[in-house]
Amino acid sequence: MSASEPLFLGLDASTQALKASLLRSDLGVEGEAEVRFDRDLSHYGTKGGTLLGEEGSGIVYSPVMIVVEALDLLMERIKQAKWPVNRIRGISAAGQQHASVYWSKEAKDILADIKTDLPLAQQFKNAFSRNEIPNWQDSSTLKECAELQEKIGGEERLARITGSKAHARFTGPQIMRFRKTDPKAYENTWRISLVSSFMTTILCLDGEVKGIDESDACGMNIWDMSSSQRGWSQSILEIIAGQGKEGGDALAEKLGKVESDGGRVVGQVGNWFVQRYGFSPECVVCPGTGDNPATFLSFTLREREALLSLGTSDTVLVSTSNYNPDPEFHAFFHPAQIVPPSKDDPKESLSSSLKGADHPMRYFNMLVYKNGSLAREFIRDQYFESSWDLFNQAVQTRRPKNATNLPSKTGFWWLKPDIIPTNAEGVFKYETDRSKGTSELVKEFQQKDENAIAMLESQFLNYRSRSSAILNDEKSGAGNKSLARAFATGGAAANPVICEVMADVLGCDVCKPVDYDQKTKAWKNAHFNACSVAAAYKAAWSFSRHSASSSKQKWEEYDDFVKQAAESRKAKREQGSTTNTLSDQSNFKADEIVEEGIAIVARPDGQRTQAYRDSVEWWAELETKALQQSRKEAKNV
Ligand SMILES: Nc1ncnc2c1ncn2[C@@H]1O[C@H](COP(=O)(O)OP(=O)(O)O)[C@@H](O)[C@H]1O
Ligand SMILES: O=C(CO)[C@@H](O)[C@H](O)COP(=O)(O)O
Repeated sequence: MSASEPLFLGLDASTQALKASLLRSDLGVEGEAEVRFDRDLSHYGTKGGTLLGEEGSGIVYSPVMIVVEALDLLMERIKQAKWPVNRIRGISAAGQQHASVYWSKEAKDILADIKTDLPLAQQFKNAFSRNEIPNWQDSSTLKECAELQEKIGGEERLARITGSKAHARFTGPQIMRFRKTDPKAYENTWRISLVSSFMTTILCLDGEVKGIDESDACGMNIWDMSSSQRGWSQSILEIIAGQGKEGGDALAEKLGKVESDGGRVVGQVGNWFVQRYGFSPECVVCPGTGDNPATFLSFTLREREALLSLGTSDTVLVSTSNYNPDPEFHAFFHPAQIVPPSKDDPKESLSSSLKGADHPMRYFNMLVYKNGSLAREFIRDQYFESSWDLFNQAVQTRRPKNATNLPSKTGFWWLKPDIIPTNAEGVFKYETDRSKGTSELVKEFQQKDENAIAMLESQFLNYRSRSSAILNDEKSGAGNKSLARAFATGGAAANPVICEVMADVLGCDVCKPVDYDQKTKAWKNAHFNACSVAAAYKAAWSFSRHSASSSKQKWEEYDDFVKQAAESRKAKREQGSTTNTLSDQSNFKADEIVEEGIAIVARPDGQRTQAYRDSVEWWAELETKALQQSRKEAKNV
């Protein structure tokens, strides 16, 4: 890398940590740093990055100052690591979705007068009208969700307008509850940000609260995605805040404008970063987005491709060119789409006008499961001495042997009330006698080591059947389209056996990012944080468009930009090698590298995939039974 090459920084303000990735202009990863909340800022007393309200209240939150203090600490760590921050030309942030930050009226003056000789935490103490950021795991707003849905005309209608039915963690119901429970603090709220736009504001520190990114706005239950004049839905604003000047209109002002071009430059990095840490004043900042939309940008997904992010929660992100809202999942605008100026009015762009009804829009659909790693860890700890190796061994011995060897045991581990199916709670295991066609609810499987395979199959059959429903654009899941390829990220994607079961059940290749090691001339698994890496991709795309000389470059599509960067990495790699680059020491064989930096880590076994294809209906029927059982038990409590 040349000493003058521009660099790009991506931040990820997630539930448990603030992470940073530093990238070159060819989008190769140079370094990573992080601040883990529980470990590094233990004086806040968080567990898993959050604090809980009173028992039974469903309240889950994080202290707003933890994020500010984490940024102070992250900057110190970056300084200690001697990152050449003066070469950073673009920054962008990602933040946990739905979570909101409430600025006080004093914040206006604080933001306008940041002292470069003091840490941010010392200056932001009075900047908030609410000390808490409601976390995505919060479920304290069920009443507000019911009220919102009832007043708007049902869950289908709300999903049609905003891309999702009412969800406890979504910002709209959260604001509604805050206004009710603490009207004074609500009144003292100058502006409301999402974590992503809060981060963007802090990166610029130019006196302005930066606009909310449109893809992230889709996770609020307030943004009207359905009409050509996208905007805050007036009727929803009024349900949340009441009618008139002090109600819906005032809330619209608190929420502010929305950035529909995720690559627009919204400011320069703040003087605080320049004076205190040596950033260049030329470094641009583009809108931050939600952690899932950002992670979605770490690959350029084509039709029928999905990203499975197996972190604390599991999320399945499916790229689509249709607006496909459904109460079972979420619809979002693609986080990096641009609408070039129209021929009639070449100066106008969507970023200022929010128009573009005649331009094909891009979307993605998202499925979210609370009981992802949480449930896998539970099985590992309960039956396999907390060892992933023992867990994996059991899976290997219990996988179907051939196409007729259909699974006969499955289960549902809803340890926390889940999002899909809504509020499903409890653990339910079933054994099926295939010869009789009967299934029985059991307390425990005959062989305890069957739990691991039963759980993985159940999770992936779930993702298979619901992603097919998205692809086939109908609720029943009927239709014959299934995923063509899946990309895996997140902690559990490091487990090769989990990836193999995923490939068998989904019936498609599973891919992951890989890095080329010039020393050993081999492709290795890449262990970077997809979310902050993709935030840096977005910053680089923004900078490239911002500094472009031709109009064509200014409107360069995100996917083209990322693919070009991959080409440039490939050219560098090929120049750096004289002989066979994929030597015998490779972790991956040549035919497993499907694109520059992307390898197939698991291929489906035809026989097993057949067995799973024939099991989808069986599994779905048992899920319905388990859900009925869960509702019955909840009533009896
Ligand atoms: N070898 C493994 N097999 C299965 N799961 C794993 C393995 N290693 C880590 N994990 C899971 O990854 C999870 C953390 O993933 P991560 O993507 O870092 O989460 P987040 O971004 O939500 O903080 C942990 O909960 C852990 O259970
Ligand atoms: O609520 C959702 C998505 O709707 C969660 O996926 C959060 O966005 C998770 O954030 P992290 O746990 O990755 O910080």
